[in-house]
Amino acid sequence: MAFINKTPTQPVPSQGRTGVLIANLGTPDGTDFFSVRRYLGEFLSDRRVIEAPPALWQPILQGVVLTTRPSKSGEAYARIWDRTEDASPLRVYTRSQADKLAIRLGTGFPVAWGMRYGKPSIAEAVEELMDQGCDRILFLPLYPQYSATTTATANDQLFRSLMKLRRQPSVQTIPAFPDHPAYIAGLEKSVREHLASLSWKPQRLVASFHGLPKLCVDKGDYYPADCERTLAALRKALDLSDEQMPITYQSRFGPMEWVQPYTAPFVTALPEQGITRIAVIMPGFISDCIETLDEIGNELRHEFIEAGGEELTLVPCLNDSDPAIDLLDTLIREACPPSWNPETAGPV
Ligand SMILES: C=CC1=C(C)c2cc3[nH]c(cc4nc(cc5[nH]c(cc1n2)c(C)c5CCC(=O)O)C(CCC(=O)O)=C4C)c(C)c3C=C
Ligand SMILES: [Fe+2]
Ligand SMILES: [Fe+2]
Repeated sequence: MAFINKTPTQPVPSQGRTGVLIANLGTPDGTDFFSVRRYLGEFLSDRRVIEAPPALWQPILQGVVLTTRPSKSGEAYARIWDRTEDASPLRVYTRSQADKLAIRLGTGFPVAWGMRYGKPSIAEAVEELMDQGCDRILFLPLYPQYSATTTATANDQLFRSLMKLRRQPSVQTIPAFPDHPAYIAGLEKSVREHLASLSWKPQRLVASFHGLPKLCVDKGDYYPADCERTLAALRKALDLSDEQMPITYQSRFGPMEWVQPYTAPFVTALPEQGITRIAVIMPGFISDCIETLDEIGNELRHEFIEAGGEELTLVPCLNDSDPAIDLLDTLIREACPPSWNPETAGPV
């Protein structure tokens, strides 16, 4: 392998410099067939996401999935696209989180953002930080709950990008934060504010997390345990029972069994039990995205009304709100070794 011999465009200070890299999943560049196909092709070729042997999976992916799914997903992305920014909400919020975090952390910590799939890549974000003289990187995958399919593959991609560099920065990866007090405080505030803005009172606050194939859990992925930790802490903060705030899992993909209970059948069964007004919160996502805005906000709302429901409201994700930036700021400061922190490191 040829190594990348790039040197920073700005010299590294003698005491070193720490950069912050926040990373999210990634999203298509546009809603057209080929943009969505490119994105799904990269995402669904990741062996952390689909573990089936490539010899079996790639013919199915290339032959069926990537000829049919991009049109359907493209229509869904079109329904939620941010037309002012000409970008998907996930990109808009991740970029804004990085911009606001950079202001919050000050000039001592340069901030970059990267996506596991698509653009800007994690490798580009590493390069951006190194060009600002960073020789140390704090890496924060923006997933509240750990999963090998999200957190671990983001870390893999960071290390993959370092594999090619002759001049490697030191890195510190920041773990998932399922019941970190700053996360729970942000969620609690967003629920209280959202419910106060309604002219009606939801009978249930359904928590819907992104799903995961059950096989991953059987093999040791502890994502559902992390989801339970988030929910136990949030129920406690809001003083709600398991019945008032049930847990469900959405976004099932493919024919395999996923972690249960599934959100859609759970929610569409509520009206026949006399529950016709609900709020849905999605604490598995830091930022609103296709899964929250379209799958729940459009598709599930439609199915709930068809089943006899009257009201379904979404509690927004933290997105780029002040509590979101408080959370990221806290996670970074807690994970930063004292000698990496320009505010606490001794004089040179
Ligand atoms: C086997 C397939 C998938 C697994 C496993 C999976 C895990 C997983 N994903 C997220 C977070 C997000 N997923 C998003 C979109 C999305 N997810 C899958 C499939 C799997 N996810 C697909 C095919 C898609 C694309 C959309 C579609 O075609 O339906 C997103 C949103 C991206 C956006 O652009 O808005 C997020 C975020 C988690 C947290 C997770 C495991 C716990
Ligand atoms: Fe997903
Ligand atoms: Fe989905």
